Amino acid sequence: MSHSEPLITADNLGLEIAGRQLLQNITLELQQGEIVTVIGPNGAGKTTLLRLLLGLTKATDGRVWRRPDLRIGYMPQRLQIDASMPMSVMRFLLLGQPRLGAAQAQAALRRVGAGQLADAKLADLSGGEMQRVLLARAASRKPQLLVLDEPTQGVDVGGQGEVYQLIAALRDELDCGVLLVSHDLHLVMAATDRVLCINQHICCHGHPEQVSRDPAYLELFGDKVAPYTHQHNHQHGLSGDIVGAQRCDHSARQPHTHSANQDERK
Ligand SMILES: Nc1ncnc2c1ncn2[C@@H]1O[C@H](COP(=O)(O)OP(=O)(O)OP(=O)(O)O)[C@@H](O)[C@H]1O
Repeated sequence: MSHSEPLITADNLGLEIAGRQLLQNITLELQQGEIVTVIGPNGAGKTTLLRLLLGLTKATDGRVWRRPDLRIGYMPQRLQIDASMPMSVMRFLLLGQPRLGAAQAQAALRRVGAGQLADAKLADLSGGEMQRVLLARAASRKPQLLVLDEPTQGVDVGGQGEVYQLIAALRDELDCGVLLVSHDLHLVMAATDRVLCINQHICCHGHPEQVSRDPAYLELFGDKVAPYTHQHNHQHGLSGDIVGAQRCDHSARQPHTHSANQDERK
């Protein structure tokens, strides 16, 4: 299989539910071996975008293409099962993964520094331990694409950088693509090849340093030191909705391709 074929391509994706435009004009490409981080404020549509890309929600506009038989490891933002169920971590890892053996599950736990948690009850885990277990589960089937929704939720500040280093190491080991959602660009910068900053639409995208200086990013994340120069002709309300009739046109700025990114990756 050619490495230049993307894992996922999204072309002008949009989603409208009950007359509300949750996402529009999202175009992106994700290659094998690449870490792409989606950032944006609460309600920006980050989780919704992941769900569209995974095929869990159907777009009302545009197209998603996934490499045929793509093996995906998905770490959702919220656990779908009741964490208070009397279930061990090992049982949780094996749940719904008939091809995964106990030895593989144990190895996946060890890999994320959670080997000692195999017999622990899910309900007893701390927030940070739970995130590691979810990461182990997502990585256990040796995915070609890891999709991680806020992987450091509940992890203390000191441990957050460690989790991102772990994700970068997993990318190297599995040679997989990684699509992750984060609130904090500065935290993920070192472990990210490309950033997509969204708020219903793509506000800006590119290499992390580039995005961190982009006025559209600074506007969203409130860096008051930087001068405001972006031609943003609308504002976003608290819920993230676009306030005012006009929209800014980011469609001319297309995400660049992986070959350039890979070359530039340190
Ligand atoms: N099935 C749905 N029906 C209607 N509205 C929805 C649906 N799914 C999501 N939304 C709305 O879409 C918006 C985006 O939600 P989403 O969870 O994608 O945001 P997010 O960027 O991941 O937010 P957060 O950072 O808070 O996790 C929210 O206002 C949410 O209420």
